[in-house]
Amino acid sequence: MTDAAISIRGLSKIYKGGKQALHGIDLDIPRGQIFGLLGPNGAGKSTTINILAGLVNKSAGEVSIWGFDIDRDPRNAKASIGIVPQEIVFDPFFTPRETLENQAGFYGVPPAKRRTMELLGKVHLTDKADAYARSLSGGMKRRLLVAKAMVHSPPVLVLDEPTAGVDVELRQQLWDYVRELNAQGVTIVLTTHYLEEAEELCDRIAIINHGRLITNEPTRDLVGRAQEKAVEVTVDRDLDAAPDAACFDKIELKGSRTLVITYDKSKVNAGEVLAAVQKDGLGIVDVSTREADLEDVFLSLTRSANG
Ligand SMILES: Nc1ncnc2c1ncn2[C@@H]1O[C@H](COP(=O)(O)OP(=O)(O)OP(=O)(O)O)[C@@H](O)[C@H]1O
Repeated sequence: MTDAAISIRGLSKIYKGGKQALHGIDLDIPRGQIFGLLGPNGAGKSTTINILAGLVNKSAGEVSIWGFDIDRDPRNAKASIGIVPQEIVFDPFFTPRETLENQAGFYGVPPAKRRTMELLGKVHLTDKADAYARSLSGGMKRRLLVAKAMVHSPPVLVLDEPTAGVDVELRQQLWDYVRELNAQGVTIVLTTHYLEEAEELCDRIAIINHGRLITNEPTRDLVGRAQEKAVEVTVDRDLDAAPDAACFDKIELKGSRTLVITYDKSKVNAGEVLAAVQKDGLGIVDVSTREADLEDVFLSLTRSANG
């Protein structure tokens, strides 16, 4: 028995035809978190999620969901998880209300305990309750999928690339709902290609690449590990060329008075960089720094993992 929401040990998957999508993944997803599973295309994210969903059989390893082993206790494991799939699949002739009612029936939720209209309200589809699913926009369909994944009130909700095809406003609403669920105690696992989204939402991030776990750490630490940092410095006079110094990795002159300097923060600090600008008598009028974002970390980590 484990305390993790999801516990994965030695998980491997070899598809028919020989493609090995997962190479012995070990991963614990803590309860109560918003957890991001990131990786480039083909990394093995969907394979992992499909194994959790019971849609793909693993080749080796152990997986438990909310403490229930997916092989020994598949019913409880299934009841503990809701999955929002990447692809939109609905029977086009059912309305959102019917879709949720059918799903609740499928999970054995008795009519008195069903939350159909409450869930439709949460995903802003109340006024579409009786419209045919085929008449919904892409964003509406995706929100209906989220509601559908929650009909049995699972403690873990997994969203596979949930914002693909969802416009900015609806994406925000979707995230508000995800945050609300999380505040109510639901553990959220999401895969996304939008790194800034993972950075904004997730407490913790795991990155997989080529079927291997590259890192699994608090978002804060991951972001802090980006070595490259940029500082924008405005000086007090016009320049013809950017000054040079050993501590700069790169320096560019933007306009005639703004210098964009990139440096390795594991080797020098901002004070040394600014002192190097001032050494020729230049005065500094303004300074702004740009924190490395997840994109930087992600690229450097997946690049080093590629050798
Ligand atoms: N049914 C399948 N049969 C054979 N190979 C597969 C199958 N499904 C996935 N793969 C392969 O397994 C690897 C991992 O794929 P997976 O879909 O898990 O990656 P992903 O990280 O989810 O990527 P994406 O973001 O593109 O969905 C890829 O090389 C893919 O081509």
